[in-house]
Amino acid sequence: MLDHVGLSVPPSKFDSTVNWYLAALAPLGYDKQIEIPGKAVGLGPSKDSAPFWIAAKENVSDSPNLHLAFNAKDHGVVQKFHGEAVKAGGTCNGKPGPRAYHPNYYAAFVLDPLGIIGGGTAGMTVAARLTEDPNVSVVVLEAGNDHSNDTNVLSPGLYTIMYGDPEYDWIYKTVPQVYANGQEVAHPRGKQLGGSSAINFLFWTHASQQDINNWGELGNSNWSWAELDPYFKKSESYISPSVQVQSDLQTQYIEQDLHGLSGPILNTFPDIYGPVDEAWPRTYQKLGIAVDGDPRDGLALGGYTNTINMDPKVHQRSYAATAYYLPASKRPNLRVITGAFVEKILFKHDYGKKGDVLATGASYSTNGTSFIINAKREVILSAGSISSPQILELSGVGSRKLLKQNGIDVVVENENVGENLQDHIYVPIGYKVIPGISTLDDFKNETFFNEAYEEYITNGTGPLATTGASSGLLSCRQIGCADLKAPMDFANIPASLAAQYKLLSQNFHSEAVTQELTVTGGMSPQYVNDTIKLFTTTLKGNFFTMLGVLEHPYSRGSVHIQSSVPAMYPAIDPRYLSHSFDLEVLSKIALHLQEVAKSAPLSDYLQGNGTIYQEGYYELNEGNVAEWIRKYLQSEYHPAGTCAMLPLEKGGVVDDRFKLYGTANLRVVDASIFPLMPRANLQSLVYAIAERAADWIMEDGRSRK
Ligand SMILES: Cc1cc2nc3c(=O)[nH]c(=O)nc-3n(C[C@H](O)[C@H](O)[C@H](O)COP(=O)(O)OP(=O)(O)OC[C@H]3O[C@@H](n4cnc5c(N)ncnc54)[C@H](O)[C@@H]3O)c2cc1C
Repeated sequence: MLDHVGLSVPPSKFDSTVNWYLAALAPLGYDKQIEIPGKAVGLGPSKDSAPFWIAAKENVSDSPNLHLAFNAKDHGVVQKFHGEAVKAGGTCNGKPGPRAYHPNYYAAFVLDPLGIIGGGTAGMTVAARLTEDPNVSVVVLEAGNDHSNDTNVLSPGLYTIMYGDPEYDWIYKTVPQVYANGQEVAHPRGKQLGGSSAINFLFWTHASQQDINNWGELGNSNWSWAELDPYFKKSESYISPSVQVQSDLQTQYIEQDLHGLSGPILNTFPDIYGPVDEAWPRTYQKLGIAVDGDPRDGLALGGYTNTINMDPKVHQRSYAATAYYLPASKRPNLRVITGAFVEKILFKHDYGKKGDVLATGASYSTNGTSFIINAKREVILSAGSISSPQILELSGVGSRKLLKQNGIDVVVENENVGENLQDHIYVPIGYKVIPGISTLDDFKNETFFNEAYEEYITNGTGPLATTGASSGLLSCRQIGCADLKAPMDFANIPASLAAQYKLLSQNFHSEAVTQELTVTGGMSPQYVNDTIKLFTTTLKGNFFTMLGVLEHPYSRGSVHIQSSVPAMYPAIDPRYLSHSFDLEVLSKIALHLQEVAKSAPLSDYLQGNGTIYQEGYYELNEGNVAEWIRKYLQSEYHPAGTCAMLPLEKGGVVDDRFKLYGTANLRVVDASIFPLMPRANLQSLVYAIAERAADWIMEDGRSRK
């Protein structure tokens, strides 16, 4: 007969393990009976009985995979044990109930967890992949709610309805942008399961080979296009459109072999479209700048119809919540807590071979009540490019000066946290369409909108069952600025930034300088700071807006806390246009948009063959374009780079396996780790890095055993 059993854990895990067992075993009457401080405790029901010991020991596995069974007085106690264990961060691995092991065997099972902060695009991808292994237990803390069954999210045509609504959107704004007319620029970010993948425009486009190879060039081992390529495939299920769609939208450029065919995100072409959508690729063809391959290869450039992440059977957005979370949601080893606003990560200071600190969990609040959750193996921070650096700083990771100013104890000093902010910015230009062309402006008519809504709800068809997919990734030569000279003088620029600029400038003429795309409807560019108003116009009539995005910006900004109060938003300062070359390139892009609008067949659908502007816009020329850009530049809502994956001395926050410098078991996995902005929309790259992170977390977990 056994007198007692003992569990040995690394010193770093000692406190959190003891705390968790104390919470879970309290219903069984267990408490701390004997203690050798920092080394061991004996738990048991009375002073004379401490049958369960936890000891701190160097060089033992931190996930020992033990099955420990405790006797309970009755079924009620089993149920209470299960409830408390789950509340303290354990994951249900079998609800309380009878088991057929022997008569009267009534039991409940729990696993201790690995914690993910932020159930967004990257967070849900990692959580779903990790929990494919039933021995890995994951808790996700997400500030927003689950809207995976909500028409506003699922309808491909409704996304702008969510902007400015706190149920879906964090509704951030930048600080006044001194180089851009002092404007505050609105920044919607998804606040719900699936994060920004729940509110984005559904464009599924790709970084270039060079973009990812650059990440390697900057000093990250094992980072190249070839190494990341399988992970793009892993996240995607490409669904070939009908022959009719292929011909109308000229989608024959697709090389199916390049695409994933069995991944979670469904990806296809819109099958509801109008004549302007059909005209788009033909216009680029006529201009001699149609796409010259499948941009999924990371090389092709030119105008084209891109794919969108939509389930074509039901015309619903396919995103991190529907594609990754829902299929995994029934797993007993995945626990997702929504409405959980994470305030900080908890650390244990005095641990580790290299003096690294250890993340032991996180504190969060729900409806004003605070909770602590313990994470046994790792903490993964996936709160996105704005919140991830904010949470790090609130937790004591960042610049010593800034933390001190805000009264926060320094846990890990790193000046790079929150720096290196990059974003895609664009200029819109609006045109009047010819009578008879239906645009999003028709939704201003309440009857039209209500009918469209009814049709979508009832049949999953109609104008809300689709969205635009016209775009193009174009080089300088293709937009007529082959003579532009990229900066080559990097004197007086910090070496880490100079290394980035060198790569950008070296590749300036072979890479995309712009993404050109469209909104089939009017915009109100004067509302730079108000996304609710930006994507509509109060003007009567129907309009068509062309957007020219700057793909590889040189301007760098930052995201930093302004207070130690977690609910206070950080100062977001992208310093748009602070590098003069950005304005130079954007000017060329804006002028090129006007040339496209005047070209057939697109011009056939625009009044005056693409020369009549929506009121408020006017003909841009070399003389007035810069002023106009400063006034009306918009964000494409692609903030990245604020927890950059780089060597520490080159501006890094995480290493090339996403580990936060100075910590033993905390990774950041989201768009904040991009060291250098890629071309195109970001989501396919976020899914790819998250897929890769999940593989590494599993791999590292196995090697620890
Ligand atoms: C309006 C908009 C349109 C876009 N359009 C496109 C497009 O068409 N195509 C494309 O490819 N890309 C697009 N993007 C970009 C792309 O969607 C994002 O880059 C990507 O989804 C970011 O993923 P992430 O995991 O880094 O962050 P998110 O997906 O934003 O995830 C972060 C998660 O963390 C949660 N969180 C934050 N703080 C806390 C906290 N304190 N506690 C708990 N949880 C927290 C958030 O609620 C969120 O769920 C768009 C983005 C936006 C905002």
